[in-house]
Amino acid sequence: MNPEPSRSTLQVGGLSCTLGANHVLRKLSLPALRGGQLVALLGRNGSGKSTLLRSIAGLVPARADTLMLDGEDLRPLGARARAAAIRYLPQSLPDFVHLTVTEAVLVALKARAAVSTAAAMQKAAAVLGDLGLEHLGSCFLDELSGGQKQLVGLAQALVHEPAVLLLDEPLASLDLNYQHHVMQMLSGLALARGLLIIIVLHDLNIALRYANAALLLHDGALLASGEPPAVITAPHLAQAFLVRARVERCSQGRSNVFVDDLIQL
Ligand SMILES: Nc1ncnc2c1ncn2[C@@H]1O[C@H](COP(=O)(O)OP(=O)(O)OP(=O)(O)O)[C@@H](O)[C@H]1O
Repeated sequence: MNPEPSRSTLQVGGLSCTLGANHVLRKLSLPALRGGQLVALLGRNGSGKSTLLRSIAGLVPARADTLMLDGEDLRPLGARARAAAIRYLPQSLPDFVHLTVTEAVLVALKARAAVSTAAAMQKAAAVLGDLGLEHLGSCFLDELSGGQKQLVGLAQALVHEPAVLLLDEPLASLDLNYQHHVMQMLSGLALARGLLIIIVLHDLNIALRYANAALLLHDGALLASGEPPAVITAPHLAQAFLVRARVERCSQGRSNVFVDDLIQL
């Protein structure tokens, strides 16, 4: 029998972040998040989702009463030190240089870890296999589609085997098949490796189907948290997204959101 993977705990309390003149996050506290969870981070445009992920990764100046991973205070650590355990995949990736897919994953791994070339090749091949990208290994990055590039970014984050993975809309440019493929893979990885994944999603039906926890942001504060069906409810959707919606079970027993109308203020 495989040993139980070790599970990290991330604690966030009283987190505030001001960018320019915008008070983006206001004393935000989250329930303790554990390894093994696939957490959907939800909220309308501008509600503070990316800023929350970037604050945890140490990429924006933020103040917090508590910001801890496994009892270690993250606040004194800069982004580089936090990156040993916490990987952040941004919404849009920087322009890639002229490398093949395999080289890009190897470069990402070797930039951070002292690892032999043989071991690095093995890790890169495994992660590309997990993502169904093995056929693209020798393609150059500048020959890939937007969605394929996004997947390479995900491979670069995964190859580090972090304790916490922060994903900012990784499904945004993926086709229907790849959206479900990636979510199945992430849900399997969270469970098998005890990885904590926080993923920004705009597709609430994907969140209902794959996430085992959800955080709903509204104006830089937490409006609701818990199991996705307890968070994705008609009253919460009305408040957070200004839509009149129903959440109904389909013939397969899965919950789906149907939007009937917009709420005019
Ligand atoms: N560098 C910045 N300077 C000033 N304000 C900023 C900066 N970056 C973000 N903001 C503001 O912070 C707020 C939250 O932005 P953020 O990107 O965190 O939202 P989001 O929920 O991720 O949105 P989306 O779903 O559109 O990606 C927005 O009002 C945005 O204009």
